[in-house]
Amino acid sequence: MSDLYERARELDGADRLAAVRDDFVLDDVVYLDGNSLGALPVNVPGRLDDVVRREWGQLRIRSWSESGWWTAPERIGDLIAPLVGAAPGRIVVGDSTSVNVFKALVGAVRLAGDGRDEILVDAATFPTDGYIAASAARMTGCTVRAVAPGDVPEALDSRTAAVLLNHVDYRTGRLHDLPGLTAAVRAAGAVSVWDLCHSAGALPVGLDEHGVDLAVGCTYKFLNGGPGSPAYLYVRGKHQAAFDSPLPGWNSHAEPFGMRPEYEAADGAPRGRVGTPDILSMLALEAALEVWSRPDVSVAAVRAKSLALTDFFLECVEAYVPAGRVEPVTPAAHAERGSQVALRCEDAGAVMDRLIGAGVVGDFRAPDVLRFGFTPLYLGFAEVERAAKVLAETLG
Ligand SMILES: Cc1ncc(COP(=O)(O)O)c(C=O)c1O
Ligand SMILES: Nc1c(O)cccc1C(=O)C[C@H](N)C(=O)O
Repeated sequence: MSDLYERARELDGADRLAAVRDDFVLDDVVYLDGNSLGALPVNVPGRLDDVVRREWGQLRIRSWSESGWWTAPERIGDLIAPLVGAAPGRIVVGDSTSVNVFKALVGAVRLAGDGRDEILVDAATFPTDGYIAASAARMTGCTVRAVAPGDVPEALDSRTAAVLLNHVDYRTGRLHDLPGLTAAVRAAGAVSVWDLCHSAGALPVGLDEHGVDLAVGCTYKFLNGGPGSPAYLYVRGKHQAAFDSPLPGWNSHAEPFGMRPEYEAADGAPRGRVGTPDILSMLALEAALEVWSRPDVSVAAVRAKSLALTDFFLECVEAYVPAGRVEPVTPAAHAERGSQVALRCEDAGAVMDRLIGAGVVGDFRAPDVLRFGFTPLYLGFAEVERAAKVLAETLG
């Protein structure tokens, strides 16, 4: 047995999150794609069965009040809040990330006020954010400029209305400096909007602490909410009363069942709602979030294990994979690393197909990246060692 295999066994033995794996449905596959779709929590099927058969099947319409369906978007927002450093009452769950990017960005431009007509967007952004930003700009009379996150401080000026950034880059796994960039945006009088898809549930975010204005994120990656589970919108406390949603559906009305022709926005987080929530997905997410109430689970413990897993993977890759065959593009510095490792590789698409065939699931991101996501709640060090060994054999 190799030294790394022995080390993996020791690390697994000392891992205080090791028992959490039993809360998820897993098999022999080494699943390194939780940054695209998190694994199924074991309690979700039973909860959904009850929602469908009893709450929908028997209680029917009564469930909107008696089963707490109507208030689920805010209630589940309050479960996500501590994971991203937000006080209760700041987050509402619903719609897709794309839709929430639209609400947040148009809302941000409206908050910025007259005379500011430029939106800065992360030049390497996940595509949907860029597409939505272009449309939000056309609608608000702004122009869009693509800027690398590190160059944002120099790009800010008195024209900047809003700045849309990704906390962790989906392709490279680079963690951007949320506190520093948020402070720079604020100092320039502009409004910050952060996309937390690849950081929430994997590392501390500190939305309230760092003065973030608005944020969005999905729940199907590190929060394990399931395919297409609803996203969320965060609005800073001091902006809640002025937040002017571009999608003021009836669910965001101060008195939705008043059915009045005039619109009057609700106070607080519900102002970010639009239409009828997707209850089945939403309640699956609520069950998935229960894992965070275990006494052994915390964002700090998850972050510590995430860094240990990614460090160990990089070490195993270095030891097993022939020199020069892959090039890590995820930063080595912990302060700049999310919960994934991206390796540049010439024939990455074909390599990933072979890896998946060999029982190690990551994903390929064009043009040349092998992407491996590490979910500390259910991954072990022996699996990480095995993944690196199989990668080396696959690259052979
Ligand atoms: C950073 C980022 N933003 C947005 C999205 C897309 O969100 P949605 O499909 O929920 O609109 C993704 C992934 O799909 C993502 O990685
Ligand atoms: N949302 C996805 C989907 O509906 C199908 C396949 C993949 C996804 C993803 O989440 C992709 C992911 N955001 C990424 O970082 O590449």
